[in-house]
Amino acid sequence: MRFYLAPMEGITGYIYRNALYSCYNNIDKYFTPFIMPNRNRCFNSRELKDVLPENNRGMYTVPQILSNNAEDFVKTALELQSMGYEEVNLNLGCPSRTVVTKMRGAGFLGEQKLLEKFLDEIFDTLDLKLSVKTRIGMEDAEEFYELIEIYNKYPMEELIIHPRLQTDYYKNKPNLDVFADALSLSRNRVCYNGDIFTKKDYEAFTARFPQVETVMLGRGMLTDPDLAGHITKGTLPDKEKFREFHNILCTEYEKVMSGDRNVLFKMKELWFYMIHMFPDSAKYAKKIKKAQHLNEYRAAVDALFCDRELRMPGGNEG
Ligand SMILES: Cc1cc2nc3c(=O)[nH]c(=O)nc-3n(C[C@H](O)[C@H](O)[C@H](O)COP(=O)(O)O)c2cc1C
Repeated sequence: MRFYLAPMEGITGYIYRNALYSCYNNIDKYFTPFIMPNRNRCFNSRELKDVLPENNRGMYTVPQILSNNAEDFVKTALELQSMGYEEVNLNLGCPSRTVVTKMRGAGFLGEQKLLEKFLDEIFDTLDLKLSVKTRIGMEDAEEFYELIEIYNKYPMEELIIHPRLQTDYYKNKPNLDVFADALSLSRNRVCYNGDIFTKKDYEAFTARFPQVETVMLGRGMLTDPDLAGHITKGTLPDKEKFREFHNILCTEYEKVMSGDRNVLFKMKELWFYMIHMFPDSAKYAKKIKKAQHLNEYRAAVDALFCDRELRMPGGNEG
């Protein structure tokens, strides 16, 4: 099995990806959170920093672009190609209202004629690997059967499917019946994404879909950054490694962000996920959340690491 890191805006920027790579190094492709080009520019300064080659050394990084304008997409992809990237990814999954109302992300799935024209243009013009990350439709799973006909016209590097509808956001369950159809209908290689949080989830998925060779992990990795390792090797979580991962993140954010507040915001967002690695940790979570300065924050995190052992999400039984 090959494992990909899902793009997660605001979280899996280059600092996070580098920390994962240096501590665990078991991910085959690291997708960047989306870049949103416009008429005037390919990247804003944060987006540019995120894809600079010096910030992505050693990792196979795939920049993701969110756009419904073929010209903007092509311009940005060429810029990325000139930086040395071999592959870019198109976001057809973002469910957020502000994105969807502008007919981008999952919002583009509802405009199939325009989508096809867009894909025609980008596949005709570009000479680099293009992959697509898609949901199965806007409101109705039946939409997928028309979408797959469109996707089948293009030689994609791969088609990454998160089998939810735009209107699901992150609610309900991934639609595995539609995913099963996707596997038989797709001419492109398919990668699965959605709700693999534990080794058990992974085993249930592979029991049903033994033919799938690639899985993209998202929120599960925010909780357990070594999820891919635990899935494949069955090792138990390593507290010292996890602490090192945490410390690298915190130190690296401190280097590039001004003021405790911004660093704390980043770290607290992560603890929303990471806290699930520690059993019986409500009182520590509260302290971390309440910390106003980095020294208070560090004391709260130290106490948690001292007093609690890590557990495997979904159980330590492996
Ligand atoms: C905080 C957050 C930010 C996300 N940002 C992006 C993004 O920039 N691009 C994208 O394609 N998907 C984005 N996603 C969706 C994830 O890549 C992934 O498809 C989704 O979380 C389902 O996978 P999971 O169940 O393994 O988390 C985001 C998800 C979350 C929770």
